Amino acid sequence: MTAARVHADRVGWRVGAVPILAEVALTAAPGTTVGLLGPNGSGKSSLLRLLAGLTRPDSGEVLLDDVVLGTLRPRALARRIAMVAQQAATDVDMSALEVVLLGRIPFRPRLAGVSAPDVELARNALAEAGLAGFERRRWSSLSGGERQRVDLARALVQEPDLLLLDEPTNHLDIKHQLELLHFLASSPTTVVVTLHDLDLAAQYCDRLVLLHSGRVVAAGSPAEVLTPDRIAQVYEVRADVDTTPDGRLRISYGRPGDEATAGRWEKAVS
Ligand SMILES: Nc1ncnc2c1ncn2[C@@H]1O[C@H](COP(=O)(O)OP(=O)(O)OP(=O)(O)O)[C@@H](O)[C@H]1O
Repeated sequence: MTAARVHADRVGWRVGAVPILAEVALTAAPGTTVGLLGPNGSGKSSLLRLLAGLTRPDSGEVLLDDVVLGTLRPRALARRIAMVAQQAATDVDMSALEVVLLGRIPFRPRLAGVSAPDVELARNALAEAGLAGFERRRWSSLSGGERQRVDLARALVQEPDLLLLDEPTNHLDIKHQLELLHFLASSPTTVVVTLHDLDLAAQYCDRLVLLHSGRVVAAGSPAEVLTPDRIAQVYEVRADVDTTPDGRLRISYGRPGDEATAGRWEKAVS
């Protein structure tokens, strides 16, 4: 895999008259892992779709290595950008291997069949996703977490320069969450990933971008973005942010009604 730089330059996107994203700036340097954070409905999936070229911004533009995304043809885009969406289709009647092989379509000459190297790539990607031996399993028979990992393998066989993932950990048990995030963080490709778990985002992402109501409210290192006051303002929860001896952020949350942190929280959200 190689790595691209992706840059959203003050992008805006609306549905009818309703602004969903406004003046959003985001840069992911080649090879870095950028975590996209924000509460439900803050615009994370919408922004990922703009970065993938699946939706065109109404204002601003997205650049992939300084080329405006909208000028690239779909096949060229599919050769460079892979996206793992939040809800993969549930009604397909294909084997796991066939689903993964979909990722090779952009590289195949038109009308050509599946090649032996493609099958080899697909098998390796399944193994990399921890699903060796699942090649013949029907998609419909897979658990939510297994589907999520097949979908990741489908993205990996695209050998993308930019990998976009929308809550890729939401069906995964903790072992597979940690393995996936470690894999993304050590991957040479550029990654933009939406996450709800702030602790894991802080541990594995080089930079974070925090969205609130379709706008970027903070961007920078995990320590710069994840301050207790900002977590309180954006997520409306009380949080303590500590640094462990090995320099990692650790976030713990106050329970509603918890006296110890209530005063500070009320001050932060008021
Ligand atoms: N096609 C659409 N038509 C109307 N509203 C939309 C459309 N797409 C997104 N929205 C709205 O835009 C807002 C942002 O949605 P989006 O899915 O980007 O949020 P999100 O941050 O990914 O949320 P979540 O954490 O719940 O997945 C939401 O209020 C959503 O209802």
